[in-house]
Amino acid sequence: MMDMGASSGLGFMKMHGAGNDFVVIDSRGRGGALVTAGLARGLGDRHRGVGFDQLAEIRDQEGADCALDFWNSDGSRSGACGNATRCVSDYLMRDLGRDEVTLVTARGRLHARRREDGLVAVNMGAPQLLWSEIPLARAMETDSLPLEGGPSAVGMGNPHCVFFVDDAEAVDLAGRGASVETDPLFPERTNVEFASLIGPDRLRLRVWERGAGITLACGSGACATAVAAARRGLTGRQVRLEMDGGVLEVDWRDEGVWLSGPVARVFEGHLSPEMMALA
Ligand SMILES: N[C@@H](CCC[C@H](N)C(=O)O)C(=O)O
Repeated sequence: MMDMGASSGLGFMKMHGAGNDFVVIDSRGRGGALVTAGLARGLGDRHRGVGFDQLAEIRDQEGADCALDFWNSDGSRSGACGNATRCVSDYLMRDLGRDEVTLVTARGRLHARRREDGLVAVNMGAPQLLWSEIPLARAMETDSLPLEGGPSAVGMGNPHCVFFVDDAEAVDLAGRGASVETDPLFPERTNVEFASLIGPDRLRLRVWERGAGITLACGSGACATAVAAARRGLTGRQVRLEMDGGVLEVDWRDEGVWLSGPVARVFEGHLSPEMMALA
């Protein structure tokens, strides 16, 4: 179990899944949640804090191995984070000496397991198909993006707007991502995906995350993209998604969308009293 070092400040771990990076705080046994929007923003600052795409806080939960909350680096909350769920599952499985765990998130109860090849897999649940083809062409009509009927909106416990384009490398990810994230079509903002087909079951995927900007990978984004691709008949239901930080695998089954990939633990530390004062 993580050394919470009560005398030397609150402990944390830095982890990542295919380069999607996280600070993990284990608040079990501390009487409830400790993280606030101010602490998340302060810690998320890559110059003055630790830096992360998301912060995951582990809490006690009766009837499950833990509860899990997610914060973006801008201090906003997210209902789902596939890669952080996989990272925390790896930490819990090692801690408990098991190969399976159950976590409760805003999304509901999620089951995770270690595969024989060492990858960590989580069932992210059923996708919510919000719109299959959004009339977002109006928001994008001034540029040359081939929209092919408009993007797909898919909920995985958080919102995703997925564009299929000929060449994901050619997209101005920062410019397009930021403008779609805040389009009035999405009152709670949205994560934004640009995907190109590179094989019958292979997609190149670049992601602009709500509340975090460009990230090297995004688990729920990979799930949303795979679901949208299968719905459009571009791929089957088992897809490899090649992202800037590595490869994620998605398998859309009757019982839910399974997300698999690598996880890594990077370092542990303790927060200073100055940082804790932001909470
Ligand atoms: N990196 C995540 C998704 C993070 C949540 C997102 N930025 C939001 O606000 O919904 C993943 O691996 O799923």
